[in-house]
This record gives sequence, structure tokens and C-alpha cells, in this order.
Amino acid sequence: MASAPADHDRRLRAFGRGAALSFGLLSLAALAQLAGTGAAIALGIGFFLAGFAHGAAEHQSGTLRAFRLLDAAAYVLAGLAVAALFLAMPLAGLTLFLLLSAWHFQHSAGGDRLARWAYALTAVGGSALWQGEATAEIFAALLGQPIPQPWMLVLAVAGGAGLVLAIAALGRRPHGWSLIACVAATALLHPVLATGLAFFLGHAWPMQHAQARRFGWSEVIRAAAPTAIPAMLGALAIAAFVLVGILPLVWAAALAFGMATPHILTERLER
Ligand SMILES: CC1=C(/C=C/C(C)=C/C=C/C(C)=C/C=O)C(C)(C)CCC1
Repeated sequence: MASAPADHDRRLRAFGRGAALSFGLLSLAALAQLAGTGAAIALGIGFFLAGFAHGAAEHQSGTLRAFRLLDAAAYVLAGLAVAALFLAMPLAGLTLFLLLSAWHFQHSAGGDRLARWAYALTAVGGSALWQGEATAEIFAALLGQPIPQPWMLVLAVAGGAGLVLAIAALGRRPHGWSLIACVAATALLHPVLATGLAFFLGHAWPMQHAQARRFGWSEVIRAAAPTAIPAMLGALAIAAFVLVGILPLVWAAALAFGMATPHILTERLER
């Protein structure tokens, strides 16, 4: 059994690491934002890419292993089916995707239920709360159609609920660094950058870290790399095709939402 001082030391170190990671990434994001919108969006996408690996290994049955080729093919097929549905019904697709994302995010964040929902609703609705117009414009560009105002209002209300829960959670545990960083990001940063940061800091990194604590980093890398690297290269290729104008942004967005969805759906959703 760990002695009390050793336990205290360990917690102090984790506390320091949490603060350093949260404020380090927030500062990096603030610098990108100061450099301009292009840099902000690029870093936001970078956060999403860096988070790919947390879902790139098969981690359902208490073990961690690489996806087999057939698993990966089935995954891509399911992702393409969701992308096609997304193109056919963009607003319904986005609504379902955001609902699933909030559900998925609250599974992973640390802390009690209050803090987990505070994080999830902030990540999904925080930008709509603080920067409704800018967020609506981004969604409109991704969907290729204007976003109805009542829809944005509902998302902003979800973000407002996230803020209220965050204040309550921080009242109980004032050093919830990553929650503070996520709220600050959605209030101050470009919505793509804010959401990318929140996704990485509150979801992907803690999940990845938990896998590494359990199985060791070398095992995590061995299991995740065969799918994470092609997925990252694929996403970078899609971004490049959009930049040079040979892939419409709406298609790229449908692919991004589509490819993320099987990862969410293969989790135990009832928790
Ligand atoms: C709010 C918001 C966004 C939402 C992104 C989400 C909700 C991503 C979810 C990813 C998941 C769930 C990954 C799986 O682990 C965008 C599109 C960046 C545009 C800017 C505002």
C-alpha cells in the first residue's frame, strides 16, 4: 500500500502536470490565434489529428490490440455510410453528431458527473454560447447551408448549461485546470481551435494516458500506430485537397464527421 506522503507527492505531481498541460496548450493556442485565423484553424485541426490515436486501437475487451485489416475496412465502410447520410441530411446529421459527441465526451473526462457534463457541454456548445455568429458561420460553411437561428439558440443554451455546471464543479474543486482551460478557450478562441483544444485536453489525451498507464506507452504505440498514421495522413490529404480546391469543404466535413462516428458508436453507450 502506498504511504500517505508518497500518495500526496504523487497527487501533487499529477496536479502540476495537469496545470502545465492545460495552460501550456492554452498559451500555444492563444499564440496561434494571435498569428491569424489560418494558424488558429490549422492548430485546431492539429489538435484533432493529435487526438486520433486515442481511438485507433481495439480497446473493447480489457485488452489493447491493433485493428485487423477487416476491422479497419468495416470501420471505413461504416464511416462512409455516415458521411453519405450526412451529405443527404446535413442538419439532422450535425444534430446527431453533436449529441453523440457530448455523450462520448462525458464518458471520458475526469472528475464526478457534474465536472464531466460541464466539460462535455462546454466542448460542444461553448463556442455557440460565447461566439454564436462565428460558430453559425463555420457550421454553415461545413454543411453548405445556413443554420437556423433557433437551432443555434438551443446549442448556445447547451453551452450555457455547461458554463453553469462548470462554475458549480469548479466551486467544489477549484483546480480543475483542464475545465478552466476549456471554458476559457471557447470564450476566447476561434471555434475550431477551441473545440480542437477541448477535444484533445479533456478527451483524447486523458483516454490515451489512461491506456498508457494500463498497458505502457510502447504497447499503445504498437497497437495504435498502424491505424492512427494512415488516418492522420488521410485527414491531411483531405485538408490539402480542400485547400487546393479539388474537394468541396462540405464533402470533407461529411467525411470527418462520418469517420469519427463509428469510434463513438463502438463505445458502451449506456454508461
Ligand atoms: C462545436 C464545433 C465543432 C465540433 C466538433 C466536434 C463536436 C467534434 C467531435 C469529435 C469527436 C467526438 C471525436 C471522437 O472522439 C467544429 C466542427 C470543430 C466546428 C466548430 C464548432
